[in-house]
Amino acid sequence: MAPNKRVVAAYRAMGSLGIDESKVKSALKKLLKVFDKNWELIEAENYRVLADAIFEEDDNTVPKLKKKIQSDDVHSTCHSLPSFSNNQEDETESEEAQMHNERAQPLKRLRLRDQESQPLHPLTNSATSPPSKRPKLEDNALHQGSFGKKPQNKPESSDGNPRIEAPSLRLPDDIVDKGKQPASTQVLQRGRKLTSGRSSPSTPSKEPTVESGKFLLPNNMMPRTQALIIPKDEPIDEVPDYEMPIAVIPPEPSSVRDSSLKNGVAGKHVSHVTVTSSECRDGVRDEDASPTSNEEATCNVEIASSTLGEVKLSLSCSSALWGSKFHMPRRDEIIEMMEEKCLFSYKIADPNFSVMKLLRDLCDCMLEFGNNSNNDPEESSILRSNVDVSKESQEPGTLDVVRNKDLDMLSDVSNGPINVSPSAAVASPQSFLLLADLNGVNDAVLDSKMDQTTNDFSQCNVRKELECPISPNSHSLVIVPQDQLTADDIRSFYDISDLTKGEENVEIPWVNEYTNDFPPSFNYIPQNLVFQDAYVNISLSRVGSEDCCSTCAGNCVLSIPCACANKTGGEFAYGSRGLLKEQFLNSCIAISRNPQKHFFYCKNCPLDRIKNDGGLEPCKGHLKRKFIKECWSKCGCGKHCGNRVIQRGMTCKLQVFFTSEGKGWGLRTLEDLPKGAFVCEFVGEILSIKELYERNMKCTGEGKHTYPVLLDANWDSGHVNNKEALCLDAASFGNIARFINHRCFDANLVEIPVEVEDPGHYYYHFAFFTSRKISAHEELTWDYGIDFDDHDHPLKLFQCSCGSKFCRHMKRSNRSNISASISE
Ligand SMILES: C[S@@+](CC[C@H](N)C(=O)[O-])C[C@H]1O[C@@H](n2cnc3c(N)ncnc32)[C@H](O)[C@@H]1O
Repeated sequence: MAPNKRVVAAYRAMGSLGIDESKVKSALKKLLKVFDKNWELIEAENYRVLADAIFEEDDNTVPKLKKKIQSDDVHSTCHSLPSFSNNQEDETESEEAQMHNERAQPLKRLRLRDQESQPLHPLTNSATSPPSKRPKLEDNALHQGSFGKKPQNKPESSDGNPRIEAPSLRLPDDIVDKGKQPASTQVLQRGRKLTSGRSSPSTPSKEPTVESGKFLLPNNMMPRTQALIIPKDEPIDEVPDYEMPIAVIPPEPSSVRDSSLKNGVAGKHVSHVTVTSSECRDGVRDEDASPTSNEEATCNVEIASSTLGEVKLSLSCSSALWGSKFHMPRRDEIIEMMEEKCLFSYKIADPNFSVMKLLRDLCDCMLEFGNNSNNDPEESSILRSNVDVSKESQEPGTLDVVRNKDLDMLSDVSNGPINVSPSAAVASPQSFLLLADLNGVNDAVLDSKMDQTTNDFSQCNVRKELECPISPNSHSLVIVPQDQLTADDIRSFYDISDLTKGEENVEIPWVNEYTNDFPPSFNYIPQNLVFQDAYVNISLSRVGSEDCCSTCAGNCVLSIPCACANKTGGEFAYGSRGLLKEQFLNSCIAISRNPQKHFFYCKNCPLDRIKNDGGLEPCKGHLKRKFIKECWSKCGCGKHCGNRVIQRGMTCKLQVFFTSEGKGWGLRTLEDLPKGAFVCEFVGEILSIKELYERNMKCTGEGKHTYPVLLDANWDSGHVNNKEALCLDAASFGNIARFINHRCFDANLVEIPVEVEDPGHYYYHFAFFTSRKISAHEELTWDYGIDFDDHDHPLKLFQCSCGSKFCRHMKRSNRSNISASISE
């Protein structure tokens, strides 16, 4: 009887996974019965079900199975093949017989020859197939000991199971792009410890475990083929016992090069040394220290250092030991407690001592030591090694130390990174720019917080990396030849902790949790600046006595309303706490939300005039807005007067971030904001409408633009000449408001014109106030007032993804869909 091709193929597939032939038959037989001989099901996903069944049998009925296989082996030699029969049993028997036959043939193992080109293991899970708990092994090198030596004996696990010999599989270069990535074997080691039921404590494993005091193999000593792959959506708490070098394997350089930074910049990787908490006390490696497994599971200190001069310290705690009330402590709390510990436990009484300084010194030592040793000449060309101590973003609670010698930033923002400038200035060739990940540990911890069902922080960490191998939050440090960076990139890098470049009262950091893009480059200006032709007539002589309160003193808001309150109906727009009064604010919101009711139409619209089309089109209308009038230089009050809010500048803690909804960058608050609070002004170049028109003509379509703001609130006052018809353009020069995205109708900011210097309202400030309470981390939005139906709009309109249920663009799409379906 000719061998059943399907049986042969099944054997081959299992053989290629290193599964012993003796195990295949029994499982295959069972499956044929269970699946009623439906080979498709068995063959699906490269015999995944079969492999799983074999593993199951291995786990549950090893002795029994062993016996059975042995007896089958004996039996098979004298088994006579049954004749063809329609009887199902017989058919099964027949196939069984073929199995025996097939097994008897010299089955040449393919060793995944044809799978080498496939990045995925044949057992890789998919949503449709039965889940396998077993992580997949990809590499026979896993059996090799440290430094790539193959162990002499085939090791047995403590439960007596024969080890599964993993076939040789070289990882394709693009493996990381397929959702997999080399993972820390340390994690696996921990994972195994957590599956306590699998190995008997009385039969200690012979394999090398991650003992305390053992340094791990630096990644650059790991042959590439020794990587262990964990499918991203598989739990990693049940790991077969494999003898393997324990090392943290960072992503392959190719993965970084392929997809991380713009400009196709080549990446370099750090070598990691991972030690458990008890080992790294005082930075001394203690070979003999043997913390309990509990300790190992509890805390972990990772020191990542590259041969290129970066040092990164990560402290992590296992979530397995978190109580139900666990909360991530604040950075300050940890530091404070640590300093107390240093004082009382270690008797460090020096008033100059601080934990931050200690961490900084650690980096200094690394740098000093590194620079004194005979290192690769490439190392000496390192320009930067950033020290970014204790970054606190949305999820405070970790310390992240990365050193950069050349960044001379000294700042302390409660919601941003604390950058500690190094004590020693380093003169080095300016040939490289090191981009250090400033987020890594925080985000890993964030991830572990979110996933408390997994018992180990590192698991989450690894999973995070697997999900997004090129995540900006990965541990990678990337050396970028400076000549490959654009000036914009370099500028953005410098501005990482403060996009305002120190121009505002507050620092405004940026973060990109999704891509490797930098924020767009622009010149930060805290106040509007005239570009060229715009006529901004700011002169004291224009401010009449009715426009100022020269006799006031102190804080006008606390006294009886002065002349400056006249323009807001005899009452100040601001209350005593600096917030807009409810009534005033509500009427401004109403105007923004129902603009049609408040439109005026100019007889001779500047917008139409500049088009040089002879004013063929009538004015499309401008919004008549309510003004806030602030006290100014001619007033008698002081700078701290309650009626000078926007002129004192921004005070909110804000952050520029990359949005997840395809809106590009956005602005969010890092603190709760009350209703009626001033957030920021829209600042840009002051252009005449004519200049704007000319700019728009030059920069057609996809050009660099933000939506300019028309200062058209007084265009109903009579004839407004071209140079007095103004607008603000923040595309090249602007402030943080250029990042505020649009939201239809129910935006959380409302824009209000503010008169400060110009009582004529040709020029005024365009300020954003909160239209409601806003919670920390909410994106700030305002309604650009865009008419998505306006096909004449000078700028290319975007596809709105504001998410508002009142979205005008969505309505428009719906409308077109509806009309399309009607016309069909
Ligand atoms: C003033 S900028 C805002 C900042 C901008 N997101 C960025 O990345 O620089 C306006 C641009 O942001 C994008 N944008 C703003 N609001 C949006 C929305 N609701 N949906 C989609 N894109 C939006 C559009 O590309 C628009 O041209």
